Amino acid sequence: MDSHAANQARTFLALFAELRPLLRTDRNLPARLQQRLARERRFGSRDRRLYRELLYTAIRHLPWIEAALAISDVTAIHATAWLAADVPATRQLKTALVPTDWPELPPTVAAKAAHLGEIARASLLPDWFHAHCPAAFESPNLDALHTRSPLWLRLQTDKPEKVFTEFNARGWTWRTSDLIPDALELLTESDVTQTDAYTHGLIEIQDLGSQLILTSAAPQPGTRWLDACAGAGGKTLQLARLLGPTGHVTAHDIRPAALAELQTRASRAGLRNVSVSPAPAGLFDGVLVDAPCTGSGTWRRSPHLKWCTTEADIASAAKLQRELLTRFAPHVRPGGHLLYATCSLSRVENEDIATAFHAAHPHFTAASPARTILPATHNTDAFFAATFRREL
Ligand SMILES: C[S@@+](CC[C@H](N)C(=O)[O-])C[C@H]1O[C@@H](n2cnc3c(N)ncnc32)[C@H](O)[C@@H]1O
Repeated sequence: MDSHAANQARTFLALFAELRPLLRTDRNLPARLQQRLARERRFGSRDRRLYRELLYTAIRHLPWIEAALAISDVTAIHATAWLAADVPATRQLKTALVPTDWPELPPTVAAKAAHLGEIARASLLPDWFHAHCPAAFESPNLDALHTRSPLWLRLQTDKPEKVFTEFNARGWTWRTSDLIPDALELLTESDVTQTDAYTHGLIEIQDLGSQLILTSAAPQPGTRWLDACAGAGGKTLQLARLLGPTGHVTAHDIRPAALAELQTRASRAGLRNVSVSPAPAGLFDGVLVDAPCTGSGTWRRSPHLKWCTTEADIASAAKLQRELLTRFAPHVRPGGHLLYATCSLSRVENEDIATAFHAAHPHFTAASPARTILPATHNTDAFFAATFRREL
């Protein structure tokens, strides 16, 4: 092992040991990890990317890496380096640390487990979650949940050539989606927030799955929508583009700081058809309830949530989801649409909520079959959407 790679392996093990007590308890781990890496003055941006990648790999495969550590540090390093995605930040370290007689990293969890043998016996998802989403435990969804997330952007301009020209000039590779013309996947690892395109509001970071949710309800140009759980506005901005200058989005959330960020993003994008409201009133053509949820659909991007989430969390999220639908459904005008969405894989937060809502509100009927986007369907985060129409 070369001495540089040996140092990097030691640093990774020290960081992992430091974070290990928090991995099953701290839902804010990504922010903590980022602060921890930022604090380390000797790290350049490449080092930070490397350790972030290694730590996320270890968290994603936590029971395997813990079993490897119980054997030896070297076993844990070999397994982590092998399981890490082959990206510029990890390439050198993988070459230096993965034993030369190990195979290329296979795409399936089953093949990875077969190679790693006794350290890879445990499930990479919490066993109790099986009843919530059996499909997540099977290939190809299990495989998709255990790879690195792609980076999807949403083009927020009628002149996307400006964005393409900047990305090409930077030597970045990208592709647009066959499903949504405005969705662009950036294939080069890079910080898009430093681009002119981002600064001028021509792009936003938004997973393709999230972008597909709104298309389920096909919001019509010129209509008025309420985004009842708008957060910092990921979907609000997309909705505002879909509704066009003659339409309008009223954004609401219980977090004023998120709404302030939403306003900044809306003005960066030059969107004038968005307003925020602490207490929305009246009737709308459409109401989006993008509900707070346990986020199991984002487990590939935020793997610590696999270990922090409990069945009790799912039950309390479901209670809030039922309350929010009951509270915001009266804002749908007769003939209008209610779109319920989560980024959860759990049927308790998805189908069960939609079924209970319909049973309690018979004047709302399913406008289209509920849509589940599993991680392997389009290689995205997972989402659920159910669209109801209020009877006239
Ligand atoms: C899934 S996030 C929304 C994400 C956002 N729509 C987007 O696309 O970026 C759920 C949001 O619901 C908000 N929320 C939680 N309880 C709420 C309540 N009682 N009323 C309104 N919003 C609430 C949270 O603050 C959070 O921003």
